[in-house]
Amino acid sequence: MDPQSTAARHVAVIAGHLNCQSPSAAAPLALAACLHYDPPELSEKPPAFDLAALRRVLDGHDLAARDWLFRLMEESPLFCPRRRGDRTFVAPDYNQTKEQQRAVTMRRIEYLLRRGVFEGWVTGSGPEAELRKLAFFECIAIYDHSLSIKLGVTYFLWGGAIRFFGTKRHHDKWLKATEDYQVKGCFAMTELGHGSNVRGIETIAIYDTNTREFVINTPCESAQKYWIGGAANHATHTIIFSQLLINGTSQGIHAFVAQIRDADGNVCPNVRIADCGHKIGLNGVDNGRIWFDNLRIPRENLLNSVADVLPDGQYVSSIKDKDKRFAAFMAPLTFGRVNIAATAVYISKVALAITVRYALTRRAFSISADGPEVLLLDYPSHQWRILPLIAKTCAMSSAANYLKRLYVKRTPETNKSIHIYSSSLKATLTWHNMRALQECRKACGGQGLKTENRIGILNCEYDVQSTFEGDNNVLMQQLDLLCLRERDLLGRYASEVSQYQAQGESKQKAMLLSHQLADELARAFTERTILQIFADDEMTQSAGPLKELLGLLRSMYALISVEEDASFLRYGYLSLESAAAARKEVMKLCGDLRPHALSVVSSFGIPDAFLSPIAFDWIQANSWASLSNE
Ligand SMILES: Cc1cc2nc3c(=O)[nH]c(=O)nc-3n(C[C@H](O)[C@H](O)[C@H](O)COP(=O)(O)OP(=O)(O)OC[C@H]3O[C@@H](n4cnc5c(N)ncnc54)[C@H](O)[C@@H]3O)c2cc1C
Repeated sequence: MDPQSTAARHVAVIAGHLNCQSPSAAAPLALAACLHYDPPELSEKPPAFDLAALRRVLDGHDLAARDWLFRLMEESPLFCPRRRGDRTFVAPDYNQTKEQQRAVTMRRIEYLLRRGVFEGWVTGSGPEAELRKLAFFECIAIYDHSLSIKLGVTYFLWGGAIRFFGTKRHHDKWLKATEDYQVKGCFAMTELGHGSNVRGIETIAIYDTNTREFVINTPCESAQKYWIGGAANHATHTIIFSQLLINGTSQGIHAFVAQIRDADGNVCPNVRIADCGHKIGLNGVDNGRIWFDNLRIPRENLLNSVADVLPDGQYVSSIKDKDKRFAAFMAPLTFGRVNIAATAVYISKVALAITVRYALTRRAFSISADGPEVLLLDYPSHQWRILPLIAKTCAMSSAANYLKRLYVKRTPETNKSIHIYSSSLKATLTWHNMRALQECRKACGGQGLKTENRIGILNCEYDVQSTFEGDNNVLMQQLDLLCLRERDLLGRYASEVSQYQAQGESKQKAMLLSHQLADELARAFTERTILQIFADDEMTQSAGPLKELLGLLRSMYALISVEEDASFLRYGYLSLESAAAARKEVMKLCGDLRPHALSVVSSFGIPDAFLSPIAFDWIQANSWASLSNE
């Protein structure tokens, strides 16, 4: 053994310990070169395909606009630029109290407002404007989830409700003021006692013919509005979802507008507001609870595109069916789901870009006596953990782009498909994101736990995505999904439901009891959909290295979906031998993808400043000299 080698030095130190020698008594260690950092670009093969072309496929739209917004954030001290080594990173300061995080979120909004980022967000229309808005949202979310949610509540939940449920009088009064952030609206749907089950909400609105006003009440504690983004500190107005009682009969849920704070920020009479408190993430958003005590609002504040109450108290609606009326009121949530699905993919990209860069420069253990330590990404187990996540993220990028295009070109005929796709993709892509964040956090070892390395904190910040705008488990139960189901699982599901019915269960109960098959069916549908959309994107490329790479990613996506889904074995779609062969094939594909890993994550469209120190010279970033920057 070379006495200067790392192994020999380790042996000498351990021998010293065994002989109870103090370090000073042991033979002095020979000086050896410390670990040093080489950018992975120097050691990896040059890209085999055009990185910009892959970025165009993955981002799908508005690349220049995205870069413009990234630059705006990088330029401003409000976005907490921090020096680490010779680089600057931007990320929120999560050490701040929730009050400080809320205040700085507001200052960031004001800065972006002054720079014109929100122009057309409420008053604009057309597919191009909507796609650009979604792109901006993704960039903002890459920086900070609180910032994007705070904006989303006002611009899309409140603004969307005014736009879709309101009519001209509401548009004239509130749309422009919302776009200019003069009116800061929130969206009070959820109650303490009813979240997923919106139909069960208990807030009551009664029309008073004498004064031509609605009187809104929180009749019991479970009816308090809960989790309302913006309500605790800043919102001036709210949409109130309430049961509408006409002559003692409920006409179902309707949306009303109420002012909840005056121009000086004081809470209005007949309204009580409390804070939801500190959360595991999203502390830049002031989620609040609201009670209404005989709050009177003018008749005109009923958002009346779907139904109206005439001055004499007569109820009129163009949609006679109560269920259809309810569905119409859920429309603004669709935008939220589209946005959440697309954002989830970008957060996976941030985590994977950091993790791959780290795994291409971090070494651990030698496999030969005096050989160099092995790069993390050269361990087959590490490849198995990370590379399929890259393939899935790329496939899901295509699916998210498809969903966005479907949404911005919506017509009454496509509304049902949009509902199905947005529900299933929101659930699947956010679950994937949580899994990717968790795996990447662990793949970076202890460094993954440092807040400044982003992955761990993103895990907390984005956990809520599986719950709000439709809980994932509940979304995956949409019965509409059954229209587009996989045939075999559908057959099994139908026969299981019939068996329960034959045993005397109601259809509703029988469907609940068959939830496992329903869940498998929904997953099968979503996975096949994603694969199909990704394959379509691949087909648009002409023959060449990029098309080959997309084919590789597609194969890996397909095989890993099979590998991870126990139902393939459970129902005999695959024999044990074929399952083993699929597993082997994924391992082979990992080997094929390994040389392209850096190139793929470099095409994710995330500027370096939005990654983290461990993605670059993590030794220099953690050096003694760098401490002065912290
Ligand atoms: C940070 C944050 C911000 C939010 N912002 C807003 C806002 O601005 N405005 C607003 O109106 N709301 C907001 N919400 C509320 C959010 O939309 C609800 O939390 C969500 O709808 C879930 O409701 P819940 O919390 O009452 O959970 P529940 O509906 O009680 O669900 C609890 C659990 O039961 C399961 N479950 C429920 N129903 C079924 C079923 N039929 N079958 C099987 N399992 C079921 C769910 O999967 C879940 O695991 C926010 C929530 C959070 C956490």
